[in-house]
Amino acid sequence: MSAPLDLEEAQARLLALLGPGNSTTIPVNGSAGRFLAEPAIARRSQPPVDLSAMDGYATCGEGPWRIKGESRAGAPHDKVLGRGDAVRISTGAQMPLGGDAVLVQEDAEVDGFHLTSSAPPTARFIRRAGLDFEASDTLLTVGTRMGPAQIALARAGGLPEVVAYERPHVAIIECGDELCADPQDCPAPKIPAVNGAMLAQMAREAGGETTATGPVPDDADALVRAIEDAAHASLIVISGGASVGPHDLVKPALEAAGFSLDFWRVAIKPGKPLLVARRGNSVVLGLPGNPVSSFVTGFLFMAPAIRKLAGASLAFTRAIPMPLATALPPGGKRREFLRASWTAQGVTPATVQDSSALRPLADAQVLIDRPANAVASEPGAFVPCYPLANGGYA
Ligand SMILES: Nc1nc2c(c(=O)[nH]1)N[C@H]1C(S)=C(S)[C@@H](COP(=O)(O)OP(=O)(O)OC[C@H]3O[C@@H](n4cnc5c(N)ncnc54)[C@H](O)[C@@H]3O)O[C@H]1N2
Ligand code: MOO
Repeated sequence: MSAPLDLEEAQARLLALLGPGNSTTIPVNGSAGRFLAEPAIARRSQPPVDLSAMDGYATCGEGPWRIKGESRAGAPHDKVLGRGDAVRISTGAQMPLGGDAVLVQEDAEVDGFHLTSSAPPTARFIRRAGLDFEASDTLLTVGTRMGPAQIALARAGGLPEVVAYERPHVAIIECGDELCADPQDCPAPKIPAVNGAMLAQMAREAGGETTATGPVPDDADALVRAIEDAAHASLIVISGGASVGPHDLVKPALEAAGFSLDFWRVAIKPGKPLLVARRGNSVVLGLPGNPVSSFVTGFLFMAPAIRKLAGASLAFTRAIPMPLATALPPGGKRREFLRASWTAQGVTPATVQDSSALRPLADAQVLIDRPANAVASEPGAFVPCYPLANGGYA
């Protein structure tokens, strides 16, 4: 049996088998979660003209000033200001020609058409044309994931559509005789199937479209049929049956279906018995069945694979150094991903780190990346963490 691979080598070997698919033009408003296949180029400048950043008065020269009219957002003042002239102006309204500063309303003293000020007007409150971007600037590069801010930027750039990669199709298969499809019809010792639904949600969040099959019984023929039915997918993810037991049938089923094993086993905890196999363009990622092992390997392998298939320029999320709120004992032989909570005091690993335990996983806001053979760490020591959720409210 060959030694388990290091995490980075295993991740690189999986991603080397995958690349993005076709691209299409889609409405920018419906582009969230898609990755750009062409850069988004501005068709206009923003702002298109000099604007006021505050409510108050556009002024020319030093005061006192005579108020000559108004410039409202969308309805500019149409005359040129001379020295000693001012116009009432709103936030986002066009600066009148000749206006060289803005007096904020709070500092203005108005008596009929006569304007004086308790503090001088300033040009800092003028938003210059092109402050955000100029026409023909590249606003978003290839591989950018579209989200709320990117949608806003593309629209501001005058783009009703963007060119994005198609979502990859991810087929998820879960297997095990002990699993029930219906969690409310599941007499002991059976258990509700959870990994299919969990991985499908993770796959969609990473940018994929999913189909889910199972639970498939521990039967090699049934597993081969499920694999064949999924063969059109950009990625086939199988959860369970990846280990060494007599009913762990994923490897034999893949061999029977003509797949060749790229690698099996990675030196991480949880998640060791992970495998990757291929047949032509079909790629299978086999994840260990313990639910937390499936989640962690889904995070470390499946999600980056889907992001690469979906056209992301960055497939991997970056770890963030965060301080420990409590001490950590020395680590074990495998690099470990600890479920932990994140508060203002720092990160605290859950007491129960069993790879079947879903409660500490559901409570976790980060995964602590603990190197193999780590020495004990004191509170306050910084450890690399992968955020799973916002420690403030989610
Ligand atoms: N002799 C050895 N035994 C095991 C080893 C080993 O190296 N030598 N590795 C252990 C490790 S580590 C893991 S992880 C598990 C992974 O095993 P499998 O991928 O074969 O997973 P299963 O045996 O099918 O299931 C493990 C566990 O998880 C439950 N499970 C599976 N699928 C689901 C699902 N879709 N929803 C909910 N729960 C699921 C299953 O009932 C088992 O309890 O192997 C160790 N053994
Ligand atoms: O590697 Mo297993 O995933 O420890 O539980």
